[in-house]
Amino acid sequence: MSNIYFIGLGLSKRFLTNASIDAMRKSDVIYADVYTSISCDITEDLLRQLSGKDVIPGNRDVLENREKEIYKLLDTGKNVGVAVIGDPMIATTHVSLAVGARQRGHTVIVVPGMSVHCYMISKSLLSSYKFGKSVTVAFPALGKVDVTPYKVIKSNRDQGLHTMVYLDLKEGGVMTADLALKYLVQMEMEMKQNAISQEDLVIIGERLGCDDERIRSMTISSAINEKFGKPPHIIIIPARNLYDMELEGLRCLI
Ligand SMILES: C[S@@+](CC[C@H](N)C(=O)[O-])C[C@H]1O[C@@H](n2cnc3c(N)ncnc32)[C@H](O)[C@@H]1O
Repeated sequence: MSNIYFIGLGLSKRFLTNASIDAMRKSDVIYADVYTSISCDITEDLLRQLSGKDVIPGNRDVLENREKEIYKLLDTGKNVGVAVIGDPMIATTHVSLAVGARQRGHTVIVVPGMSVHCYMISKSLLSSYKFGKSVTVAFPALGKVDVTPYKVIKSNRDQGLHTMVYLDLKEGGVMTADLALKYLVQMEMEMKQNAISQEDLVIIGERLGCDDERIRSMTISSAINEKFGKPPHIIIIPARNLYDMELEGLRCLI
């Protein structure tokens, strides 16, 4: 029986924990998840230096479609680490690998990391109790824009809840906050359910956890015309019934 460690690396070098470094050192082989998130300064080389172990770049194909390769390592007595930017189980797809390993009799150990989800809630000063379902704005597929984010925002807003909006990451393409907001405005034009208005406030986080991070609150119309810094970016679409203290909190953002 071997161990499979799901290791949260946090958003950047300074959020690496002793627990995450220990887990990497206990692994014989480390797969670095290089497709569910990106960091400004955590690289495969850094993971190699910190762990002294083999680090294999794990894309969607390796970690989701070729799980057998990982089970085989576990079955031959190797401990495997899956190192993930942020938290390994928040807004990622690693549960099926954990379940598969457990079903084969291996031990699943999750090492939480500082997630962009918690980081953004904390930095926004909004009430953490008022977050509804999260959603991702995806690049159009075959020219069609997926309106799921619009429906989720509408449903959250109907219940007085905020929405955390992740932005699509694709090989060779990272969605920016201004583009995602343009898609949401386009969805409003199609769906006409008053879930999004150009005058609505949004909170935008850029490069969180990095030296050049910014968290700003502005209207959707100004955000669409804004030039944002390098990705990754994330957006909160707040509820329309903000508490007075939340409104005051937003004024504290730079
Ligand atoms: C699918 S989520 C994965 C979250 C990760 N598992 C975690 O716990 O942090 C990835 C998305 O979160 C956002 N994101 C991740 N890191 C970020 C950062 N440092 N600054 C701003 N947005 C970030 C981007 O929209 C990115 O496409």
